[in-house]
Amino acid sequence: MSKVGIVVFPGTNCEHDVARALANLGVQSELVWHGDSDLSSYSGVIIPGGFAHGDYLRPGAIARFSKIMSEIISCANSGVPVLGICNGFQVLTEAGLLPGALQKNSGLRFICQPEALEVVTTRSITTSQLSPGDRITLPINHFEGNYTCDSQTLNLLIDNDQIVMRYIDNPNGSIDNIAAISNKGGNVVGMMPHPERASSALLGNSDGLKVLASFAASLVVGAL
Ligand SMILES: NC(=O)CC[C@H](N)C(=O)O
Repeated sequence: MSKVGIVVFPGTNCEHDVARALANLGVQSELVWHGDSDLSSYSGVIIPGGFAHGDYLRPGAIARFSKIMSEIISCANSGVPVLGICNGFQVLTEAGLLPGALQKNSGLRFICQPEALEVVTTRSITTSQLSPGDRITLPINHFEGNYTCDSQTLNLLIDNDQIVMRYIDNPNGSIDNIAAISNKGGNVVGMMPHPERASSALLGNSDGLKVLASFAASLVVGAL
C-alpha cells in the first residue's frame, strides 16, 4: 500500500492536520524528520505548512539546506509526487525545485482567511480530480505568500501549463494572481492555500478534499 512521507522541520506546524486529512481519505502517512535521509519507502512526499526554522532569513532559506532536501530533490526528479503547502511551497522555491519566489504580502500584513480560487489546469498532482475553471475556496495563512518571478519565467509557466490555481481576488499581490504552480512535469506542486484546513464538514469546508484526493490518485505509479 502506498504511503506518504510528511517532512517536518523545527517550526513546521501543519503536519498532523495533513496526516489526518490523508487518513480520512484512506491514505497512510508517516512523519519524516528533516535530518533523515531516506524517503525510499514512500510513494509521495508532502512538505506541510508552518514556520521552518522560525522563517529566519527568509521562509525556507534554512530548511533547504537540510539533509532530507537532497532526497526530496531526487524524488522530484524521478517523478515522485512532491507537494509543498504554504511554507512547503516556500521551501520548494528556495530549493530550486519550483521557479520564482514568495515575498512579503503586498499589504505587509499576515493574512488568515478563506480565499476563492480558480483551477487553471488539471495536469498536476493536485488537480487531476478537478476541471479547468472549477472554483474552490481554501484558507490561506501567511505573511510571505506574494508569488513573484521575472516575465520570462511567467511566460514559461503559462506556455508550459504550470499555473495550477489562481486567486479570484488576489489577496497578497502575487503576480498573475498565482496561488499554485507546478514544475514542468506536473509532479511537483507548490500551493499557498491549505487544502488540509478545508477537508471535512466539521471544518466548515471540504473543498480541499478534491485537491488531496488528486494527490492520493497520483501516488499510483504512472497516474500522471
Ligand atoms: N501557514 C504557513 O505555512 C505559514 C507560511 C509562512 N511561514 C509565512 O507566514 O509566510
